[in-house]
Amino acid sequence: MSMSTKMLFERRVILVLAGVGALAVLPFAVIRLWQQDWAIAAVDSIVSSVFIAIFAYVWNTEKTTIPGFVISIFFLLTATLTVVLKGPQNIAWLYPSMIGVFFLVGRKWGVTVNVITIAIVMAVIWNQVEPLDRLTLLLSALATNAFAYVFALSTAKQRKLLAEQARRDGLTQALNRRAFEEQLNWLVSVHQRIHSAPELIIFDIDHFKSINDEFGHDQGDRVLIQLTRIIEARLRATDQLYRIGGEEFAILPLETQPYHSDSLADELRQLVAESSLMAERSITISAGVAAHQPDETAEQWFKRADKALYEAKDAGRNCVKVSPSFDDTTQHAAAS
Ligand SMILES: Nc1nc2c(ncn2[C@@H]2O[C@H](COP(=O)(O)OP(=O)(O)OP(=O)(O)O)[C@@H](O)[C@H]2O)c(=O)[nH]1
Repeated sequence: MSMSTKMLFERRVILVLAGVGALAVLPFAVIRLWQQDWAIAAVDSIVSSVFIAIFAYVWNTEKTTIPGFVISIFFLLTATLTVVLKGPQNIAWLYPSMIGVFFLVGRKWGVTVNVITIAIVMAVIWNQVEPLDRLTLLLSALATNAFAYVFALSTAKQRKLLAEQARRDGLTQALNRRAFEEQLNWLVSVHQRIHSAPELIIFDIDHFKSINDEFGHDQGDRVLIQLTRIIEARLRATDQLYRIGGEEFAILPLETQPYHSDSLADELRQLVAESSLMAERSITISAGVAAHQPDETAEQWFKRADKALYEAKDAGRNCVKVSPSFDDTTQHAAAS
């Protein structure tokens, strides 16, 4: 799978901060050298070199954890050293540094390293400022930290919500085709490492077009929503239901007994046939089942399940068909 959204976000933040950091600090390094202010010039030169090195590292490797910590420590160390070397009036640099840290290392580490830094900086300036100024500086630094924490928390929640919404179908709230393909590919990739072959059920509402034609699209929508509800209520939490097309659904049962998906599919078929999804007519589903074969691609596996579904339609609908290789595997397992 490609990089997660969080990783991409952190990578971008690090690249922007490292790039901007290098561009912002480099001129100061040159000015300080020109002014022969050797201590600050040395700090600025080291900081800008580290920013350039981090930018190149993240650009080339896509790794973010260590660079995130390194930039954070540099931000805080630079802000602290500036206070030590140039006096308490330079504490202003601590505030943007603390906010940057939240983006780089996450809110839990962010709040921890920031509080430690505030303690160090306060110890440094303790005897250099008036008691009232001490209190002002301490409270403003802590408030900045608290606001940054709350902001980071709400941003993380929103990112999680958006990522979840991108995996859901708007009408039924079942997981969507994108989530299905991700899970299908993941199961194919882990097949060698798990005990039994992953299994796939695909099912489709029979003569759904005629429901739309006779009773209207809204009624068709209601059937899709209610069907999703009754199937999800029957499934275990680990057996996810996906809406993969208009009236086509899939289930990837996990932690089920091996070669058990055909009976699960038949149970669901019966459940739908016996439920009163519509008062005016009975609703039925047809299903195809396939167990993944070693060395088979996700597409080949899906096609076999889809072929079994079409066999169920050809056989008169309201029934379940299993892919022949599913039976072979079942027999093989029973024989061994
Ligand atoms: N109401 C509603 N209808 C949909 C939605 N998505 C697809 N459809 C309809 O689902 C119908 C699918 O029709 P077909 O593919 O011919 O399948 P069918 O009528 O169920 O026939 P069989 O599958 O062969 O039993 C089409 O009329 C689509 O317009 C949706 O979100 N809401």
